[in-house]
Amino acid sequence: MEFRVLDVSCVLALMAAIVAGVLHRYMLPQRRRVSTSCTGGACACAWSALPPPPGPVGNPVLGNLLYVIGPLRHNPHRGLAKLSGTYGPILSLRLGLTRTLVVVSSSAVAHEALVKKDAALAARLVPDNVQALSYGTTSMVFLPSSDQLWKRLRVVTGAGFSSSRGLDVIRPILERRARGLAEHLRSPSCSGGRPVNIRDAVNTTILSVISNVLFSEDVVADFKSLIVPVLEEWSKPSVCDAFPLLAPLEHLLGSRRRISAHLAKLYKFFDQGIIERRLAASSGEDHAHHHNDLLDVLLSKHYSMSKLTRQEITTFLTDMFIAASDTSTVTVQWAMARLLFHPEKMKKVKAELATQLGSQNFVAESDLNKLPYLHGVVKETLRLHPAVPLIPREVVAEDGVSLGGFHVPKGTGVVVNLWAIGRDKAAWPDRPEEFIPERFLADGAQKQQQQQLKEDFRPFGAGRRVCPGTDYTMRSVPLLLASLLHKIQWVLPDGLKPEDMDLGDRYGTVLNLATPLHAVPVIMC
Ligand code: HEM
Repeated sequence: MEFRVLDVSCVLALMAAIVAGVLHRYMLPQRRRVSTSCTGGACACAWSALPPPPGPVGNPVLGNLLYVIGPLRHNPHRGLAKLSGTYGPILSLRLGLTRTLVVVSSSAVAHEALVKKDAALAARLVPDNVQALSYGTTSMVFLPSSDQLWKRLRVVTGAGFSSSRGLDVIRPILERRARGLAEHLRSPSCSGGRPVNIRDAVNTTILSVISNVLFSEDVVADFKSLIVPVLEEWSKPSVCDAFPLLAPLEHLLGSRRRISAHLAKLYKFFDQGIIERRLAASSGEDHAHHHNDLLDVLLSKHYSMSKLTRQEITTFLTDMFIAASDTSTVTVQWAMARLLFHPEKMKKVKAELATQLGSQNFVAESDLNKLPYLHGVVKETLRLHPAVPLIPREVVAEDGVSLGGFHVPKGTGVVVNLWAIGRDKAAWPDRPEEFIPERFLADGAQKQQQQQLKEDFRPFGAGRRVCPGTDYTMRSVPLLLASLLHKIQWVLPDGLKPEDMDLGDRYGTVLNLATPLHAVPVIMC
């Protein structure tokens, strides 16, 4: 399947190159190529005279496209990090004739891009295939931050997932599901010596939490079957991103048509299932807040002056499920894999749980502040295995922006490589490739170092587009991990030794383990 898609992409890319090359040469000679930096005269800005970031020399028509759909296709976070070894912490790649991507791979330049010059990069690079069924124009993830709808949706998300009131509403839902997970794993059916697929067990729990926070229902199985085909299509590159001229052909024959069909089913599920049911139940009751969930808030906005349309609510629910579920699931899975790979760290985290929780059967959210080593494990996991390894942004500042001493013009896509930043030797001088949760444990004397750690630890991005689920994640992931570990001993299946585990990764909509983690739960008395 993968090969077939790659072949089609290559053929379309080559066709596009020929068509676009001819057009470029004979019909559009006056068109300015985005990759050329402004030379100074026309721009008032001081940095317009700076050079563009360096990068590999590309084909005159295809640019670096063959490289991008070739060596960079499978694990782009690793390929781009390697490329930065040659070209430095900021480099540029040209895709076809019109699209330039600038890649940032160091903590210092990422800080400049995401924090200091946040406003200049406050939009997303929007791939063609998320434009299907107006997803891109109603989604908080893809709207530019200047858009009013983006602002309103950020407020709703902040209230639900960051405010202390929102987190208080989530707490009992999360604790109940975390306890349910622990009970399931300790039940005779599960602890009978058979290996558990950690990802599946955790994902079901996380989807249940998120669907109850959003609309007080459990829709785990239905949602899983509807979302998988959408994510599969989204993770494939679209030739239109490099050659917009080919868009009509691709939309007719390519993945855009398939995405529209899958997305339509998902929308129907949310709109005609969840929303319609809620409206019918509350008709004649002045749409009162009965459920204390986010759908109540969204529907109150649907009826208020700052009207949210049904499509906008549907897209919001889709966004939340996608953004919240697989990211947290892979993080718990990576943490478990790391602990099984480093038995001495596993021993430490379990000792902390045993000391702090004693005979207490299940973990509560209020226990988390007694578990600093557990938090160190979660942070170290996110540093080495960020669930979203590449952040896509776009320069919106009229005069472009200077980054790392180079000029990056308006309209350029900027990809911040969080995976590379987590391994940046300048930011993490002490054995950056190694899993050392202790690096996050510091006493009061190391305050300054802690501040620096905060700036270098960026698995949730930064600036106005920072992940709005950060606070929730830093509660839910440690709680779920603690629930997996407390009173359960985990053993690798089939006599597998820790050193033989495969800790390779696979890039997709999130950064997954290449080999899904299986382990056997053994109950401790
Ligand atoms: C391990 C868990 C998670 C990780 C590692 C993660 C990481 C990220 C990253 C790196 C970004 C891009 C930030 C930027 O551009 O600076 C992002 C954006 C986003 N995340 Fe998360 N996330 C996680 C969980 C969640 C959860 C639980 C939610 C929902 C409650 C969520 C909702 C979002 C949304 C809506 C955006 C887009 C924000 C915007 O563009 O304005 N994420 N996330």
